[in-house]
Amino acid sequence: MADKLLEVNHLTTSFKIDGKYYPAVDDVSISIKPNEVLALVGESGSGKSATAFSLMGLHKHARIEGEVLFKGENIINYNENKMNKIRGGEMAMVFQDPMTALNPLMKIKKQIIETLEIHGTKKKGEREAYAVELLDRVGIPRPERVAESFPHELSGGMRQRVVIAIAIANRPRLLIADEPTTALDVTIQAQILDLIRELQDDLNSGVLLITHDLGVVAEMADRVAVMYAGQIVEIAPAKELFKNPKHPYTRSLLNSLPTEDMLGDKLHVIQGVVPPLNKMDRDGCRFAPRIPWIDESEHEHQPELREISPGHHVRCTCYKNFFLESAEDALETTKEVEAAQFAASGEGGSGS
Ligand SMILES: Nc1ncnc2c1ncn2[C@@H]1O[C@H](COP(=O)(O)OP(=O)(O)OP(=O)(O)O)[C@@H](O)[C@H]1O
Repeated sequence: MADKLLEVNHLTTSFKIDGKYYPAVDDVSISIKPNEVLALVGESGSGKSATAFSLMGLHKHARIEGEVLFKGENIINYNENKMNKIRGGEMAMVFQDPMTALNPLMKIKKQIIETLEIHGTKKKGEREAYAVELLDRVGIPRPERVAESFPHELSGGMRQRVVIAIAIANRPRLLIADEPTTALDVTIQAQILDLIRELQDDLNSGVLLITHDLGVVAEMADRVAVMYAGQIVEIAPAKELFKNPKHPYTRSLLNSLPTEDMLGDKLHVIQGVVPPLNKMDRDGCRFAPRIPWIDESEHEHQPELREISPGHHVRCTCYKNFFLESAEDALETTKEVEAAQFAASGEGGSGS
C-alpha cells in the first residue's frame, strides 16, 4: 500500500431520481501510484466525472459508499472542513471548462494568492511574486500583466493555463484532470498536455486523466481504465490495452471492432449510447444490449473484472466471441478497406 498514492475500493456514487437512488459510479476500484498517469476513458454518461467529483468530495447530494484511501487514509467521510484542507492542496483538480473554475470577478493574481493562503503556502510577503512565478511556469507570456487581468480578458488556452497554475500552486500529490484539453485547439492541447507531464515529473505526482480522446490517452497514460455504464469494464497498462483490447466496448472505442454485418465493410463504432441511470438494466453484462448478435449465453450473469494477464482485467466473458485482431492491425485494415472503397467509387481513378 505504501506505494499507492490513491486507492479507491468499491466506490459507489448514487444520485436520487424521482425519489430513488441510482448508482452512476458502481463499485469502482482503481489505484494510482506516484508519478503514474491513469486514464479514465468512456463515452459521455459513463460515470467518469461522477468518479472524479466523488474523489474530490464535490458531490453534495449524492449517496457515496466505498473507500477512498489517499496516502493510506480513508477520506470518504471527511467533512467540508477537512476536505477543504486537502482539496486544492495535496489533491487538485483541473476542470474541462476553466470559466467554471475561475471567479469571473476576481483578478487572476488574487485567485492564485487565495489558494496559497488557504493552504498556508509561502509567507504572506512572498505570495504575490510566487503567483507570477507560477504563471510563468505554466508558459504564460508576460505573467505580470496576466496576473492583473480578469478571466474574460484571456483566451481559452490562457485560462486553462491559469487553472493549472492554481492546481499546482500547492504542489499537489494527486492531480485530477477532467477533460483538460477538450475545449482547446490542437496546438494548445499539446502544450497543456506537455505541461501536465512536466509537472507530474517535477512533483512526482499521480494523475487521474479523464478524457474521451484516445490520442491523448496513447500519449499520456501509463494505465487505462475503461468505464461503461458506471463500471470499469477493462483496465490494463496503456500499451497492452492498445495492442490487445479485449472488451467489446474498448474495441468499439478504439474503432476496431468488426461486427457481424460488416465483413468486408468499413469498420465502425458500435451504435447506441449509455442508457440513463434510471433506465439501465443492472443485471448481467451492461454492454449486451449494444451487441445483440452475441448470444445471451455468452455473457456472465454477474460479470466481474477478471485478471487475464498481469495487470490486464476484463469484465464479462463475452469478449471471447470477438475476433481478436490487435487495434493496430485493425486500424491498418480500416485504411485498406477505405482505400478499396475509395478506388471502387471511381474517385480514386483520377490519380494524384
Ligand atoms: N448531479 C447529478 N444528478 C443526477 N444524475 C447525475 C448527476 N451527475 C451526473 N449524473 C448522471 O450520472 C451519469 C454519469 O454522468 P457523468 O457526468 O459522470 O458521465 P461522464 O462519463 O463524465 O460524461 P461526460 O463525458 O459527458 O462528462 C449520467 O447518466 C448523468 O446523467
